[in-house]
Amino acid sequence: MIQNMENMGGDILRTENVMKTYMSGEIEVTALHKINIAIKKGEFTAIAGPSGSGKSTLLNLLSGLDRPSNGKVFIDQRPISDMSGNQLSDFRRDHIGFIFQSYNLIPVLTVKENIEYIMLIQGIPEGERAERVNDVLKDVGLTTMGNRRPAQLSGGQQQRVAIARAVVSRPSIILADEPTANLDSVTADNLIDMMRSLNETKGITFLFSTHDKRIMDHSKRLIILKDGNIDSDT
Ligand SMILES: Nc1ncnc2c1ncn2[C@@H]1O[C@H](COP(=O)(O)OP(=O)(O)OP(=O)(O)O)[C@@H](O)[C@H]1O
Repeated sequence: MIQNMENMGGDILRTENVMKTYMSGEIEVTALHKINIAIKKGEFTAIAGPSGSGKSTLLNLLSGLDRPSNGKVFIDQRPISDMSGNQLSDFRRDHIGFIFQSYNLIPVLTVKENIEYIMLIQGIPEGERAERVNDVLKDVGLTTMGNRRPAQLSGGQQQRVAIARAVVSRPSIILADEPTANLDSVTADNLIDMMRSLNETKGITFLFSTHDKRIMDHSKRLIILKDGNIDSDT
């Protein structure tokens, strides 16, 4: 595969012996043992595994929401696990797009405003913001919904807005924690097809955690965790 021919410098995301332990009362629980993974541009990868295998813990470390007990996480060659709080929040805003299980849209903002928000903070000029919002609304099939508020949309539509918001600022990677968990199977299927199409046509890199067999089936690469270790990577 082309991926394997590139050197390590081409990785968008890489972990180096990442470990996470939690204290549960007096007992130390190792949620992740030395995890080493590397993600290249254009991947569409799912992380799956049984309940308690460490998926959420890993996603939280990769997205900088939590810090490893040991080891390092690199995004765009930068060690996010060593960054200070402010550095990390600026870095996350510019390099990572997030999609959450529960959509996390801002309820008082319209669809367009939700999508525009990060670009506003990034100082992108108004004309370019408007153009990008219109383009991405087309990509996610919501051109007629731009002036609605999240509460006026179905769950599937809200998740499309969340996808639009995640991709519009052109981050290096989209991290998605169980993105279809709250959706019925038809809506989930449509959403996965849409993300896969963004991956195919625009080369957008996605990394999911999931229980959803359909996401696993649609992935180009599937990493299975078991008891905090990588059980398989295919
Ligand atoms: N804050 C915490 N304190 C103590 N132990 C924790 C904490 N968070 C997770 N764990 C433990 O770490 C392990 C991995 O949990 P994690 O939530 O990452 O698994 P998961 O694969 O995402 O599970 P699920 O599919 O049920 O969401 C489990 O043994 C869990 O009990």
